[in-house]
Amino acid sequence: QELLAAVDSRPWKRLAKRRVQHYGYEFLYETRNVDSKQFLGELPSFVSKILEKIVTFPGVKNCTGKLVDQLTVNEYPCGVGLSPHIDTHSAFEEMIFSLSLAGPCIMEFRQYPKGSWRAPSVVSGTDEGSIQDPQCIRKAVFLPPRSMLLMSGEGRYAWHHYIPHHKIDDVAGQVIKRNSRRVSFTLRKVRMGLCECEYGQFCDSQSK
Ligand SMILES: O=C(O)CCC(=O)C(=O)O
Ligand SMILES: [Fe+2]
Repeated sequence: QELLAAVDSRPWKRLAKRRVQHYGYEFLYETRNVDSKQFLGELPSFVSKILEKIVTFPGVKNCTGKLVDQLTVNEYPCGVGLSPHIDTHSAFEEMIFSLSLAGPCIMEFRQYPKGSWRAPSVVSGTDEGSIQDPQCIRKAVFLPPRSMLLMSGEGRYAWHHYIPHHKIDDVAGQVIKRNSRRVSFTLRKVRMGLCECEYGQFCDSQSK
C-alpha cells in the first residue's frame, strides 16, 4: 500500500495501453534501450527497503557496486498485457527483478526455436503468432501481488517473457481474475559496455 501510494503521488507517463514511471534512467521505447549517459538521479527512497531485500534474494550473485540503478514502474489496467520480448541485452545487466503489486497476472516464458533478439511481433507481425508454432516452448509463472520475480541466466537472455492480454488467467485449472490494475516495479542495472553473454543469437551486442 505504501509503495502504491508513493507512485500514485508522482506523475505517470501515459503509453497507448498503460502508464509508466522511470527512475535512474529513462527507458526509450523506440530503441528498447536506455541512454546510459543520461543519469536522472538515484532511485527514490520509497524503494530502499526493496533494495535491501533483493541483495539477499536466492540466486542473486555478488556484484561490485549497485545491484540495480534503474526502475520502471508499469501500471496495467485489467486485461492489458505485454508483448513477448527479451529485455535488450546491451541495455541491462543480467539480473532483472520484478515486483508485482495490486493484482495478479500470469507471466509466460517462451523459447522460440529460431530465436532472435528481435521481438517476435516484429518478425511475425503478431504477438500470439507462436501459438501456431508448435515448436515454441511455453512456461507460465503465476505472479501474485507482493511477489518478486528474478530473471537471470537463460531465462533472462534467451527466453521471451510475455503477459497475456486477458482479464482472467487459468492457474493450474483455477480461474484467477485480474484486478482493476496491476502495478509492477522492474529493477535493472544499466549496462555500460557490451553484453558478453553465452546466448549470442539473442544478443544485440553480438549479432549484427
Ligand atoms: O510488468 C512486469 O512484471 C514486466 C515488465 C517488463 O517485462 C519490462 O518492463 O521489460
Ligand atoms: Fe521485460
